[in-house]
Amino acid sequence: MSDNDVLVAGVDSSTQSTKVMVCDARTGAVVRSGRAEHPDTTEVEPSEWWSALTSATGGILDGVAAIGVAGQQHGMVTVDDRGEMVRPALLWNDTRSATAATDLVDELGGPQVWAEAVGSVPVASFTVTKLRWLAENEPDAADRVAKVMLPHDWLTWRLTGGEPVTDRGDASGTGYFSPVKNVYRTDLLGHAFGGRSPELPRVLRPSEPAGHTSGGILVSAGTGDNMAAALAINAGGGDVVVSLGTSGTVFGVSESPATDPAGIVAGFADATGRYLPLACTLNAARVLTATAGMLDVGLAEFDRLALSAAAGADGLTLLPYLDGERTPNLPAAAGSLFGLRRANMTPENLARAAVEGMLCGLAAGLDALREHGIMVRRVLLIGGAAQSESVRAIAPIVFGVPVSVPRPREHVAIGAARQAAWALAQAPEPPSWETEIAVRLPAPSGAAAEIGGQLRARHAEARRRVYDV
Ligand SMILES: Nc1ncnc2c1ncn2[C@@H]1O[C@H](COP(=O)(O)OP(=O)(O)O)[C@@H](O)[C@H]1O
Ligand SMILES: O=C(CO)[C@@H](O)[C@H](O)COP(=O)(O)O
Repeated sequence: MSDNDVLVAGVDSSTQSTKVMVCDARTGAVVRSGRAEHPDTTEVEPSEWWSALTSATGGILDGVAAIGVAGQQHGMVTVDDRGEMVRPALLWNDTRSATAATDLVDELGGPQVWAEAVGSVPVASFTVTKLRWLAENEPDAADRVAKVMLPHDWLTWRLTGGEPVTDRGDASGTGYFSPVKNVYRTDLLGHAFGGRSPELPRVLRPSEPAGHTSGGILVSAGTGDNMAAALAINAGGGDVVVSLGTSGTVFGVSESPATDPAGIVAGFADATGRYLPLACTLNAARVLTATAGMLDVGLAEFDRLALSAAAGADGLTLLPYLDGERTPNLPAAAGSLFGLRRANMTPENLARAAVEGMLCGLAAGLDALREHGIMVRRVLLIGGAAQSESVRAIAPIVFGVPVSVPRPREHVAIGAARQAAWALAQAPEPPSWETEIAVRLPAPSGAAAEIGGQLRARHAEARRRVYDV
């Protein structure tokens, strides 16, 4: 790197941790990085995210000209008229607002009306349902809410000290923003929040700066974590991204909006002015870590076990709804294991069933994206569990298409950095950063392709038997 090179930083404030990548603004090459953990709860004081951001950026922002924040989507951050927190934030994976979601969908015309109004049929993850829960369960707190923000909005606000702002991508996950008309649906928000009308962040254009830090670093609009990952990877036609973090997400970039009254595909906006149809499960990497914990092995040994079992885990099928589920919408569900026999009840088969079960849920999302016009030529695998050897080996079998794993691994933070570089350059398009592919796995053929189809069918049959969906 020469003295003339400009540096930009990207922050990924996701469910489990904050990661920061400092990149060369011209090439995207990572020059420094930082990380700090978050509490393992679904209700979090936003000051914890600020501490993590401060700690993860500590000592690595020297020479940085611009910074962007990407955050876990949907979380409800409530601020009073003095700028203080009204209550801890409720995260996307907090399911207490499931009944509020059902009520809202019923009261305001049903799933089709919601999908057309805001791109998605709200489930417990969406901010609008959390506000409804707050209005019904903590009305005094609801009365004190002056501003509602998303996690990335709040962190951006703290960085600039200016007016609250957001972007179209993250706003599209609130349930009170139309990604087609690019306006807030304050009528839906007002209905959900008992007639209250809190201030909402101004929606910036994709490359519009949010302001500056007190140290003079330009701050970009920021976005949701999945939108930032899409920006980092530059997913093109035929590319579908599968992210395996706390959530499992499957998404593609599209020029046209998705409207899915079945509620499987959320019709989000992306961070560039286009759309990001996406299906999200509540149970991804933690299915593997919880299974490894139960087997009392580390992740490397877990991979070895899963890979030493035959495809299909000798008949074991895991529905991995360990924290409830969002797609399908089963917030009160628990996990179920089918097909146990004395002969197949081995750690190897259990590890394999965990990987297959997690991936089969996402394969159903992939099929739903296809039904909404997304072409699937290859899957780009990202997120913490994309590092797993067993996931890499089993993903092509379950998805039935080639799978690539891009490098380096923190795509959300890199996407936020790319947005920061774009805001700094004020160019019509984001800077062209290359995505290097670390691993390319071919589509399965012959018997492996057949097994993939059988696995998906077995998973769907188990789901229908228990939950009738
Ligand atoms: N090799 C691996 N195998 C399985 N899971 C892994 C592996 N490496 C990391 N993980 C898991 O990935 C998760 C973190 O992924 P990440 O995408 O950072 O999550 P989030 O964005 O939700 O905070 C953790 O649960 C971690 O245990
Ligand atoms: O709710 C969604 C997408 O709609 C989740 O994808 C969150 O955005 C959290 O992401 P991770 O922390 O699991 O990466």
